[in-house]
Amino acid sequence: MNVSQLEISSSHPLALPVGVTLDRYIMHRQTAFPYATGDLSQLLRDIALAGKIIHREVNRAGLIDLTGGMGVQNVQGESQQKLDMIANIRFCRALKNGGEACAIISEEDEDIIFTGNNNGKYVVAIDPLDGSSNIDVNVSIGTIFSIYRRVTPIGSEPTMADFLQGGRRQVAAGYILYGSSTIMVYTTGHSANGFTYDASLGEFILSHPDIHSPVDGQIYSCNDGNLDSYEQGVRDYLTNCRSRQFTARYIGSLVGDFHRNLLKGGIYMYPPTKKNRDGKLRLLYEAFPLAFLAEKAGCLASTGHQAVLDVKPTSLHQRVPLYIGSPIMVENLIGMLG
Ligand SMILES: O=P(O)(O)OC[C@H]1O[C@](O)(COP(=O)(O)O)[C@@H](O)[C@@H]1O
Ligand SMILES: [Mg+2]
Ligand SMILES: [Mg+2]
Repeated sequence: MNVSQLEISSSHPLALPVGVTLDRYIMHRQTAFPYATGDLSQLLRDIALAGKIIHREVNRAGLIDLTGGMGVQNVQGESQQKLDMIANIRFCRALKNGGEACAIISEEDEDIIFTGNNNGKYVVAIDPLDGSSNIDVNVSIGTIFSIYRRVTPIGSEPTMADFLQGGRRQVAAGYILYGSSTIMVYTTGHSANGFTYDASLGEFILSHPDIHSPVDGQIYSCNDGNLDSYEQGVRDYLTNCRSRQFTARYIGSLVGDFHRNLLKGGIYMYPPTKKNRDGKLRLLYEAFPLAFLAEKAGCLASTGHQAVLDVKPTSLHQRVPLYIGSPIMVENLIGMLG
């Protein structure tokens, strides 16, 4: 019996729609902006393409010797993992070949990476592989990206000014989480949407439309091991969480902890420590993009004293304390920091 003889109704499992692909969603959104030229759409596709390749590498990291360090340190003084480097190469190549990005800054490179696309209208700040300490142990890791429209003239060589515009000048930001499934969550300044990767189709499919995070939560994510070097207000807040039997969840991958708390309600905290007076996380390719996304999903992102998005950027790899998540939890913490 061949397929044509089957009475296939649209509800037949074989005929069910696969859902809205990222490509279709981007195209559809683009038509909402009459002045849109498709350049940002193409840039988002380039990032998604590199994400698919890293998905493949992450899933077979143990099989193709992608685990372990390179024996070299990055500008942060951290030992670079093989997958940090692979992800950095893949994203930079995708952005260079895509033609829309004129320059990139990456956690793995000290200086601006010039793509040679001086006619490109955008610059990208990227954390190619977030949660590097989890690469070898099969715990969720991610990629974080932030996009600005350049301020230097098109055709000219991009400069630092293109990257130091300020968090509220981002035109798009998001992350790709390589976990039990791979999901890309991003915003272009309106809503926050999540697309789950279906490797059998090679497509990101809309799975989390218009994410709105719970205003309150009972999950806190913070490295308790640094407790003694946190300021009193942070220690008081953690004591308060424990006394209210909140759930401690900290995997050591910012993207993984942020994503869980975004969906379930919760707070991620990386306060200043004795070792890192400004905290550990980097403003341009960790705090700004997640803060931009978080605000679109109804969350708050604070340094403890101001909104992260209002921090004035002064250097490419500057660090910032980060408290991000459900607004009621972040406000309670800020209240205790005094
Ligand atoms: O080990 P610590 O000090 O708790 O730091 C963990 C944090 O550092 C990070 O790994 C920093 O990011 P990278 O892995 O991209 O360097 C975050 O993902 C994570 O939340
Ligand atoms: Mg990181
Ligand atoms: Mg990283």
